[in-house]
Amino acid sequence: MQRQRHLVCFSVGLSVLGCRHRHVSAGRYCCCHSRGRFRAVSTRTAMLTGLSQHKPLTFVTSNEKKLAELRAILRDLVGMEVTIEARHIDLPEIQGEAEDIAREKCRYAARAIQGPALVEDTQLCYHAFGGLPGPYVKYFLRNLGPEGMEKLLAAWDDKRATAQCIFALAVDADAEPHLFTGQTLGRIVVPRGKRNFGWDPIFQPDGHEKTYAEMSEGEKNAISHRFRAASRLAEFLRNHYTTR
Ligand SMILES: O=c1[nH]c(=O)c2ncn([C@@H]3O[C@H](COP(=O)(O)OP(=O)(O)OP(=O)(O)O)[C@@H](O)[C@H]3O)c2[nH]1
Ligand SMILES: [Mg+2]
Repeated sequence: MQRQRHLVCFSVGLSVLGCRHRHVSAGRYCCCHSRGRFRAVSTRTAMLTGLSQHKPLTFVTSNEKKLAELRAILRDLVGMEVTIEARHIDLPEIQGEAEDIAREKCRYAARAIQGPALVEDTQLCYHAFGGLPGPYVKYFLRNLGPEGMEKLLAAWDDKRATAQCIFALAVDADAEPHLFTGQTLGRIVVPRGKRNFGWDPIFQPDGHEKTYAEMSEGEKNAISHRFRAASRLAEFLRNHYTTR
């Protein structure tokens, strides 16, 4: 653990990752997290645990919807816009356990970027199928569509499913990834709602009358698997990059 003077924005540690405006000096102002409104920045002592301070965090994904949801969730969690650079690199996805897939994606991304990298892998796990399609849901969705994915369960009474999101964060090119997992329990239903994101129309979270696809952005982001995983990620960043 390194103790050093470091310029940070006013937000909770995420700014150490996100703020690229390192030209600002003590007592000056930076607008990067405040949508154009200038906010005070102060110099404080930060405890940093290995993250490359001078490189922004890059979220490597091919999925625009994931990126949009993460941005919205972090904005709500920290109360302001968080700068995350996005890169589309075709990441290899191994076969195996979801955690291993996320870890390996992250190692590959961090090496490709030569710096801090964040990746995400999402699974939809049918309880009746022992967790399948799980990390392979993309291929089921591509070939069957939401209708076909609902029909898969026709012969089963158990319609329960778990939506799971795993963020993997490598704090530098060669660092071992940290994992942050979030789950939302629900059931698979006949498709209802918007058709702009994957299997959202067939996933109805427990305790709700709407599918993800029938919910507003805010409603989904308050209870989703991605929100729960992102909350853990934000907590980690706060704990490790909190200013002292
Ligand atoms: O209805 C949905 N609600 C969600 O909240 C959600 N999150 C992901 N997905 C879909 O599930 C598969 C995951 O595969 P996945 O994790 O490999 O993602 P991806 O390949 O699209 O992007 P990435 O791997 O480049 O980040 C892909 O088909 C995604 O479109 C979702 N569908
Ligand atoms: Mg993928």
